[in-house]
Parts: sequence; structure tokens; C-alpha cells
Amino acid sequence: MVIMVYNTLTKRKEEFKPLRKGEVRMYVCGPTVYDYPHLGHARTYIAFDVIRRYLEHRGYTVLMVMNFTDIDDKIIKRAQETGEDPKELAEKFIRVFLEDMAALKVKPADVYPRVTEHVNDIIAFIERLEEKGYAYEGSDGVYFEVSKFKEYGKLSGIKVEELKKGARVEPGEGKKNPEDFALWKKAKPGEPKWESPWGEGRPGWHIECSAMSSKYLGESFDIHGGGNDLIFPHHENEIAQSEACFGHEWVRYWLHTGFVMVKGEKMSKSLGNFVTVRELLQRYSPEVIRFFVLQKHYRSPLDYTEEGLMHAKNNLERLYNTLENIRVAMERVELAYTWGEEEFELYEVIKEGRRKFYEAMDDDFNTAEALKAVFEVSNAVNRYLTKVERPKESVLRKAWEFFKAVSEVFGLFEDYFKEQKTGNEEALIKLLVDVRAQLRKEKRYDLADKIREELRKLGIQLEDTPQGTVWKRIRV
Ligand SMILES: Nc1ncnc2c1ncn2[C@@H]1O[C@H](COP(=O)(O)OP(=O)(O)OP(=O)(O)O)[C@@H](O)[C@H]1O
Ligand SMILES: [Zn+2]
Repeated sequence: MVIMVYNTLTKRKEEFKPLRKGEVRMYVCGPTVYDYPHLGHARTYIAFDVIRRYLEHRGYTVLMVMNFTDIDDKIIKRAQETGEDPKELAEKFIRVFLEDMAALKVKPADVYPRVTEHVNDIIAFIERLEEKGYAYEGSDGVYFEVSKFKEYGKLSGIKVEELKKGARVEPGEGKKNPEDFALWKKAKPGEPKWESPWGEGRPGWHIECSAMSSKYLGESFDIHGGGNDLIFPHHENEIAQSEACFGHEWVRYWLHTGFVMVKGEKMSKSLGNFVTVRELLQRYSPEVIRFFVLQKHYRSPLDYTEEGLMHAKNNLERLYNTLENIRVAMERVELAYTWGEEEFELYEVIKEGRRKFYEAMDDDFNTAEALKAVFEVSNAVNRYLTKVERPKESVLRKAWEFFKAVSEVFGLFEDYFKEQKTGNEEALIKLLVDVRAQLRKEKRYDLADKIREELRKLGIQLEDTPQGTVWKRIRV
């Protein structure tokens, strides 16, 4: 089975063939960290999380990099408004972003490079562009000369001539042509700055992604993603910089997510029509938000409405009911010495459901279609369980395994399956470890040692390390 992906660069679905065997290298543009993430951001990052999970599920090792834009005009402006230090402001919202994504069960990227920690790599990149004749220094910064890169516009379809017509060089701007964009911005008084061959200043926005992605993923890689609004100018400029610098094709597949919309407009900070992830989490569980996102294909617009979220909640509840029905039924199952009509019927639906699920996900990660297959299986399981007195273990187990695969790909029911295996055991061990630490503080070593000894008998080994006590299972 091949995976087909829609490539914004070629504007069609293509067979997915990674550059390196068994490995996918992907880069997703991360947030500019000056505010709380809203549902629009969540949609984009959940979508790429599911794409990544699916590729892993299909056996690829995925190396995923996401940047943090931790210095930029918006951050400086916000810091000036609130009187905070821009660095601290960025630091705070990186933390917020990571917390919100963790709450939403978005798997962390492998590397989160930040601009402020990669200024030297960015400078080296700009120097290479200068050497190759694509960059020039103006009075207020270093610019990329767009007309020198002959393939400019290949991603967005925007022509250099149109850009020339649509804009002019403003007084005080140091660029030669209106379409040129800044690689390096010379510092204005009071702004954060770094030393460079062009004097003190800071990187422009686009260059960070070219420099940091190539540092971690090499000079060509498989997938580059972001929201639709990044196609132009951000990704167009990234391509120009990178391909000018490396002299060859840079990224194989460009993937873009559709917007979360509110009454026909893009949810955005500037329009003020946003709902933050935190606000939503007070009303809905993280999985409801994920489910809401998954109900639509990632390239389609997604309307934010309360009814939509309620609908997601109800549907997710239906799936959890099915899981509980299976779990409870497992207690009264019997080993299958025979299969009746009901078993064959359910088996057929599970088999078809699995096929449809993978077919949908292989077709440009179509989560909306894949979910339909999940419900077909769910409904069939419930029908089966109301019909038969003594369900057969083998056929129920097939349904259970299917839901586990769905869980892995969609990032739903993860805690549920974990609880099935461990119950509250881990929480209870942690409680005992904490109680023992408290006893030791109070120098009640007899009781503390008793806890350690009794746990050891149960196959749990406690180790006191400088970072605190960790526990391990004794296996042999
Ligand atoms: N309404 C939305 N729907 C889907 N994705 C979005 C939406 N708004 C922003 N994104 C995506 O979130 C990611 C992070 O965006 P970024 O930090 O640049 O936000 P931003 O553009 O400052 O936000 P805003 O658009 O609200 O001002 C980008 O990939 C962007 O395309
Ligand atoms: Zn980027």
C-alpha cells in the first residue's frame, strides 16, 4: 500500500517516497511565541501530529523538527507594551505552548531549535547567500534579491512582476527592490541585538527556518509543513533562500493545513476572534478538541462552533462506550470452539473497517473518512454484543486491536488503554515513594525502609538518585 500526499508545490497528490530508506525527515514551522495558542494553532499542530503518528505507525522512523520564533517584531512590540523583557516573554510563551500541546497529546518534536540559540548558524547561512550573489547589504539590513532566484513563485504561483507592481520601496527602507525581503535587520535603539558582519542586529523571519532545518535535517528533506497562510511569503522565501544556497531542490513535499474559521473569517490574533486552547480545555477534554479537528480533512477549512465541539464530544463518547462494552464483555467471553453467523458478520465488518481506515489514511491522511470506518466497526461491535449471550473472545479481540491502532494514530484513548494494563498501580507506587521521601525527611527511617523492603518483595526496586527517587520493575 502506498501513501499518497497532496503536495502544494505540484498541486497534486503524489506517491510518498522518502529520500532515505525507512526514514522521514520533517519540519513544521513553529509558533511566534508572544501569546497563548488558539484553536487555529492547535488545529495545525494536531494535524501534523497525526501525520507524524501515521508515518510512525506505518513503520517509518520520523525525525521531526519544529522551530520557536523567539525574537521577532511581534515579540518586541508586545514586550514594549507590557514592559517585559522580550526574552522572558518568549520564554514564558514557549512554556505555555509546550504545556498546551502536551495537554492536547501532541507528541513533542525531536528538536525545538530557537532563533536566539542559532544566530551563528543563521549568520553563516546569510554569508553563503552573499558569496553566491543572492544577498546584498542595505542601509538598514541585509536583503535577499528576489529577482536573482529564477524559480521564485513556484510554490505560491505569485510572480515577481506582480510583486513589483503591488508595492514600492518605502522611504527609509534600505532595499533595492520592493519584492526583496530582509535576511538580517540592523538594530534600532533599545532592540535586542547580536554581533554580525553587518553590525549589530537580528535575523529576519524567513531565514531562521532555512538555517535551522538544514542544520538538523540536512540540505534536503522530505516534508515541510505549516498553515496555509505560510505559503506566501514565508515558505516561498524559505525555498528561495535554501535552493539559492544549496543549488538543488530542497524539500520534496510541502503540506499545508486549512484554517480554523469563525463566521467566515480566519481565526487569528489580529482579528481578535480567537478562543485559546486554555479556555477550551476548561469546557472540553483534550480528546474532544482532537476529535473535533480529526473530523475534517487537514486541508479543509474547519468552522469553530460550539455545536461542532458538542457533536465531537458526543461522537467521542460513543466510541468510549463501545470500548467499555468490549472490556466488560471480555469478562464473559468464551474461547471460540465454533463461530456462528454473528461472528462471521462482525469479522467481516472489522476486516473492511481496517481496510477502509488504512485506505483513507493512505489517501493524504484523510482522517474524516478514516473516522467513518471507525464508527462502522464501533456500531457493529455494539450490535454483536446485544445479539449474543456468550461473545467469542477471538472476534472481540480483533475489534479491540483495531481500536488500539486507531488510538496510536489519532492520539485518542491513550490513557484508557494504559489504565487497562496498569490500573492505578503506577499512581499508587508514586504515592508510596512520596510518603517514603517525607518519612526520610522526618528521619523515620524504620518506616521508610519498610516501604522500600515491601515494594522490593512486590518486584519494585527503589533507587535514590541526586534527582530524587526513581522506581523500576525487577524483571528477572
Ligand atoms: N486560524 C488558523 N487555522 C489554522 N492554522 C493557523 C491559524 N492561525 C495560525 N495558524 C498556524 O499556526 C502556526 C503558528 O502561527 P504563528 O505563530 O505564526 O501565528 P500567527 O500567525 O501569529 O497567529 P495569528 O494568525 O493568530 O496572528 C502557523 O503554521 C499558522 O499557519
Ligand atoms: Zn518557517
